[in-house]
Amino acid sequence: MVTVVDAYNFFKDFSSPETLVDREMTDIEDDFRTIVNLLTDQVEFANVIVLNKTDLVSKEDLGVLKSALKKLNPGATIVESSFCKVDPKVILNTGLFNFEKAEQSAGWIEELNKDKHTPETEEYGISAFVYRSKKPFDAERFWKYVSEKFPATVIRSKGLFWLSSRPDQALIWGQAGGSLRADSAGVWWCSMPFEQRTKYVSFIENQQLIESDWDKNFGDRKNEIVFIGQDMNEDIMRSELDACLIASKELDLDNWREGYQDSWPVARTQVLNGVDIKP
Ligand SMILES: Nc1nc2c(ncn2[C@@H]2O[C@H](COP(=O)(O)OP(=O)(O)OP(=O)(O)O)[C@@H](O)[C@H]2O)c(=O)[nH]1
Repeated sequence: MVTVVDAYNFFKDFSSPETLVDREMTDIEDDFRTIVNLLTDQVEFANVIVLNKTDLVSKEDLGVLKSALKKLNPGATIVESSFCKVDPKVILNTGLFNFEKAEQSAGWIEELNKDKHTPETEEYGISAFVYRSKKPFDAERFWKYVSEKFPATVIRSKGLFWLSSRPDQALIWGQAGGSLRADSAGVWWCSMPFEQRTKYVSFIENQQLIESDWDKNFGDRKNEIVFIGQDMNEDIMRSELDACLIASKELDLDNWREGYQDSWPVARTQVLNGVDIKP
């Protein structure tokens, strides 16, 4: 799959709050995707990225953009062009497309799968790190962080998280530019009895992997979010995220599994007789 990136407008579009509806780019009813969602999907899924209008940007801006694209999709071939003059061999009959591979090609997935975070040479300050913890985020503190203090240096962040207010629910964090979203990813395996888990093919197929990361208190619940950005201050971000976690003394040891009300605008998911239900 070939994606053409407009080098001149990329960062402007990336920070734009506009939706596809605003730009009359969709006929789908209730399509509330933002331009930045579409841009990110197309960049992360591509095998070949044609970086066009390079004549309109400085060498420095082009360098930043290329480094950012490489972090968003490390496996893609990036071809620079002006007026889309590219060698047809680079984009036609390349035989590169493979759906399973494309699904896994996003830089954030690659970052998650790395054994250890080995410091790399940062080009133009573009870097990535994974924030991991077993303890949940305190619902109010993490809400305040993402809605009021989320660093503008982060270009893309994505991963799983959980909130002290919703112990059964796995949540997905997804941010690209100015578009921040949290969605339900269903329930954690540990929120149902073992017999119930074994009725799911996805559990049986991945049982070893799931159990290898099992915590004695929290089971498979975890926060695991990849951050990709420019000039991010990793140490400060890590300590700000740590400060959003529930403190051990705040965890009511008898009652933490019950949860409580919070202001996150995501429908709750609970487990009922082995079926995920959305009340
Ligand atoms: N300088 C320069 N101008 C270009 C280049 N490619 C396209 N343009 C011009 O940019 C203008 C808009 O063209 P595009 O951005 O390709 O058009 P588009 O993507 O169909 O239009 P939008 O959906 O509005 O972005 C036209 O006047 C093109 O001639 C390029 O590489 N360099």
